[in-house]
Amino acid sequence: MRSMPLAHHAWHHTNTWHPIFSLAILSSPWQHFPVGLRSLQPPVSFSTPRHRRPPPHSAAACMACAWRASSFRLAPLIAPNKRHSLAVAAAPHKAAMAIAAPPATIYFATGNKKKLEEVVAILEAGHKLPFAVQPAAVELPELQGEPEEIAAEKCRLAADRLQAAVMVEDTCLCFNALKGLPGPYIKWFLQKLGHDGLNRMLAGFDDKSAYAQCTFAYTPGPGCDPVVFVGRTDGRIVAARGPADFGWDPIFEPDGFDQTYAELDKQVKNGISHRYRSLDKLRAYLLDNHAAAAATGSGEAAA
Ligand SMILES: O=P(O)(O)OP(=O)(O)OP(=O)(O)OC[C@H]1O[C@@H](n2cnc3c(O)ncnc32)[C@H](O)[C@@H]1O
Ligand SMILES: [Mg+2]
Repeated sequence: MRSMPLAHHAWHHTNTWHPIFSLAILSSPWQHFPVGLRSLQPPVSFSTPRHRRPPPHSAAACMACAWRASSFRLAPLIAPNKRHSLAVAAAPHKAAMAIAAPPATIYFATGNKKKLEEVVAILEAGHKLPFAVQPAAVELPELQGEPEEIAAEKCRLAADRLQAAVMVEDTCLCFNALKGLPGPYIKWFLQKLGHDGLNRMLAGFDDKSAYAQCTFAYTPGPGCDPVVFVGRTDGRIVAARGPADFGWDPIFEPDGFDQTYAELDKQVKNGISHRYRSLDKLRAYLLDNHAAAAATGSGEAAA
């Protein structure tokens, strides 16, 4: 399994903004698919992850990349093999060129059913989307590194497997007293220590504050650099309360509430959660690009 050592945090020092120029003028079929998640038939499952990266490509040759690059500035983070860059939550730079319509179907790749339930609920509660989101039960490797890079790499792997437009997310639980740890490694800490053990990690600290962070990554297709959106909800770590059917929900009490995530009504959690905040940014990004494509008359999205 390819993993990224913590030393690669240093990539962030290369994080300088620059515009990406692309020559491709895009056009792709577009249909107004029903909104919300539809069940995938049959579910796509990969128990043995492959770690092959797609071959290098140029933005000009990659229609989907050119669509994204045409409306967003990219912040490259140099990956270990120096072939890929990571586009981090982007500011529009208004390139004077046509913009392709976003894909009609985007797969949400995850092995976690509870995440999927929340993503469905969050998307269905929002404005109608001009594209379909379908779940794909893909088992993705647990990688090391910064959350943004982990999410981006998961996204590349999933897009490579599914050969489609893909979104993924990676979730962290970060203890401020421990300078953000366990962070992206919360899955293993939870599995080994349980709720009680996670509480005991903070026994020697007065500061019980923590934050939940969700990082969504989206790519329009295999070989295209993902864009990444981070959402965060502050709170504190408490003794477990409420149903224990989703991860660390029982020990996280969000600021402004006297109930844990697990005790909160699902709708309430989905209106304030780290997942909601991150997914809302991705939704806005996709809708902006759809509107931009329609405005420039590229693809059938403009029809
Ligand atoms: O296939 P993926 O999407 O990676 O699913 P995963 O379960 O492996 O998820 P992560 O790698 O993001 O690991 C995050 C851990 O935190 C848990 N988790 C994620 N979102 C949560 C939430 O909103 N509330 C409580 N626990 C959560 C989840 O069950 C994992 O143990
Ligand atoms: Mg995972």
